[in-house]
Amino acid sequence: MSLYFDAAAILTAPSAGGSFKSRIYSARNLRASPAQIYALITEASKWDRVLADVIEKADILSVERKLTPLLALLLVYDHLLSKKGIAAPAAHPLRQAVERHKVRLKAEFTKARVRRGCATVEQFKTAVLREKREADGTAHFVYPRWVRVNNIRSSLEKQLSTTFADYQRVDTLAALAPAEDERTKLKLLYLDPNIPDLVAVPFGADFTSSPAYKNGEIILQDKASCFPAYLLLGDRGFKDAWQGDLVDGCAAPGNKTTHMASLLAKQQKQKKPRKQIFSMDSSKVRSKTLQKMVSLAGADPMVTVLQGQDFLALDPMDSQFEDVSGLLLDPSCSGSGIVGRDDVPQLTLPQPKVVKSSKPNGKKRKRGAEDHDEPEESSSNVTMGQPSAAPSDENDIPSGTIDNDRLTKLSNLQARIVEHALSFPNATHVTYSTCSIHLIENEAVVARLLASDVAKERGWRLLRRDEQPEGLRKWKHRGVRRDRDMETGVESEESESVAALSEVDLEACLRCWSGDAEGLGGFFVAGFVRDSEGAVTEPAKMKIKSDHDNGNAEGDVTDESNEDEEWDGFSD
Ligand SMILES: C[S@@+](CC[C@H](N)C(=O)[O-])C[C@H]1O[C@@H](n2cnc3c(N)ncnc32)[C@H](O)[C@@H]1O
Repeated sequence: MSLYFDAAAILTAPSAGGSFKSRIYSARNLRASPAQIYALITEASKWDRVLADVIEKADILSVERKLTPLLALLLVYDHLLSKKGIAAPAAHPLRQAVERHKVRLKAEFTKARVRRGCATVEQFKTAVLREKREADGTAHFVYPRWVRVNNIRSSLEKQLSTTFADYQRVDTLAALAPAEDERTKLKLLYLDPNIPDLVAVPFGADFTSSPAYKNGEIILQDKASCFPAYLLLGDRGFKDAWQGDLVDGCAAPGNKTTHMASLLAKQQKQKKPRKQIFSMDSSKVRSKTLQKMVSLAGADPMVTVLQGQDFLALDPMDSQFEDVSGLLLDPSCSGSGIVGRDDVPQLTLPQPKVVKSSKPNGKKRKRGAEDHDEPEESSSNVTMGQPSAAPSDENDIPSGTIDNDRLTKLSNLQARIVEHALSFPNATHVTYSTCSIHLIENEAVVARLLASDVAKERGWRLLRRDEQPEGLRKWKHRGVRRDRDMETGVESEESESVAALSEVDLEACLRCWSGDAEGLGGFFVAGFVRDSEGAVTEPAKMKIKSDHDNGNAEGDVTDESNEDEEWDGFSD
């Protein structure tokens, strides 16, 4: 069974470059043989669309809670297409989870073959490969490799004349997608128009051996992930540089913390850096990566890392936070916006159904109990042993069925975390972001926050589009009132939740979607600002204090907090 877990770990691991094959062969901590893992992934990826469809139609993910979409795809590939079947003992629960549905799976697979007019599996394979090649023609240009220049150690100008000296500038993202045979040879570079110091290069570019990457002069960070720090710190210059302290409350592996530090360094070019950012993560394991990232980026003089610190347990009234004026919150989320990356085969995964039922058989899913042999939260770092976090490291791919109960729990926790941020007495700017596409985790959380007591009492509102930093003002994808139908890209009239936000507030929210020409996954960010700066009003102060004393920032989610400990979303 380790074969499937190892393959899943490889596919979800940080991807800082190198050929896919060499990364498998150089990976540590694998139990199965690299040759077997490589064969499984490459063969399964040829059939991904068909298998995803078969798994969805057989509807096994909503009953087999131990199966993640990725594990299901790999196991069903071996079950249906490899001579020896699933490489695990017959009694293994995951093997049984697939084989219990062998009749449905076989029937759906046969239907898929017949639909394509194929008499044999060989013919079917040829047809499937042709379909995949056609689909790939568009898939590749959409996902370039994004590279952010770190102003603490370098500058865009310096990198353009060193690391990217022999790169040819192109005017569009689409131009980064040359024909398949040229893809890895051409050195093309696109300067991003929305985020300062961000460039895109073809997805196969490898920086692992470049001095700039090893020294932390460049950081591999997705474009969408750069929105929050830029929205918070804006286009300030030397004269109006950010003055107060900053908090990154959910910070590991550290991309947004180091981005904040880079923006500060640029604004304060001449000044001696001072400790200005408190950066924390409740996970001790992930905090170690955070600390490594901060050091690699040269941000130690600016960042205090609070390892294993729960943001909700910070006392906003503590004197060490009295100068905190900006907070960035990027809490755990469903990860539903995450897409595959770079030279790792792009797998189309079966979509878990969003179901209404909450607790199958009355049992709750427990991490560490039921899931003891799933890849560990941190396995992606451990497996590849990269010196810094890569884009795919910020979150994991969704596992299991994302049902409405889970989304509700996540959104409660997200709202609690941001509400806590709004209660810092001298805070004037807060950003909230997720890599989820679900309205309930995004616009609906924002609407709840705007309606909260602390927001009303302290005068928090959204940072309007016309007030946003120039690059983000130009960004055209804005908040939605209803969940989108992902196939048509249109807001669904059937969507159960409707965001109670004004048109101006929807315009203030920024969205990214996968599958369009922007080259990003799904992402959401909104900025909160406070007009009435200064001291907290007395009633608000008392409310904040009593909430804190009760260990609760929002009354109606008290009961959720224990449950949140059991399953708190995708976070690496
Ligand atoms: C989406 S990830 C953050 C990614 C990070 N902002 C970056 O850009 O690299 C969410 C993180 O929040 C952490 N987290 C969740 N709840 C938390 C809490 N109450 N306090 C502190 N950290 C928390 C998780 O451990 C996880 O590492």
